[in-house]
Parts: sequence; structure tokens; C-alpha cells
Amino acid sequence: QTKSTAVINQELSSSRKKIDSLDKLLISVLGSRQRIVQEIGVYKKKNNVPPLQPARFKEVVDRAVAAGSKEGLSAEFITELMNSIHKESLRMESDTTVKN
Ligand SMILES: O=C(O)C(=O)C[C@]1(C(=O)O)C=C[C@@H](O)C=C1
Repeated sequence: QTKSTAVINQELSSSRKKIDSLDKLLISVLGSRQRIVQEIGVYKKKNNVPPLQPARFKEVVDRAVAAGSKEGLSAEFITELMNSIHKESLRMESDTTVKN
């Protein structure tokens, strides 16, 4: 006997509430990270430092991959995630509307 969509939704609802709450936390952490990146962007502009810092970004990815592996997350997933975050960092740091 196949369960109805309504029953499935009821049975998944408490797990989905946990996911919604964790997603909110994730976005809040990303917001905090990007606000620090914005501060770094202002500093770099004042001091003529280029936004892209490949050696530092390699450290960031390596550390995240190691932490991810302890959580059972694949290196591929963490690398893609950090690359996506980094792309946004570079966009923000290159944004000429950043005040300095
Ligand atoms: O550490 C810096 O210089 C940053 O600007 C932060 C950050 C990052 O998002 O982690 C962003 C750009 C750089 O290429 C390296 C790292």
C-alpha cells in the first residue's frame, strides 16, 4: 500500500523543520563570513593588495576539506562549496561600490 503525499509530508515534517533551521544557521554563518570578506576588501583597496590570494585560498580549502572529512563530507563537495564561496568573495572584493 503506497502512502499518500499528505501522509509522507506529515511523516517528513519534523526532519524538514530541522533542515529549515540548519539552513537558516548556514546562511547566517555565510553572512558573517562575507561581512569579514567585505572588511578585507576595504583593507586591500586602501593598501593596493589584489583580491585574489591563491596561497591563502589553498589553505582555506585544505582546512575545510579536512574538517569536512571528519563530518563524512566528500572532498569534491567541500571543494565545490568553497570555490563557490570564494567566487562570491572575489566578486565582493572587486565591487567598486565597496567603500574605502
Ligand atoms: O584572505 C583573504 O585575503 C580574503 O580575501 C578571503 C578569501 C576567502 O574568501 O577566504 C577571499 C579571497 C582570497 O583569494 C583568499 C581568501
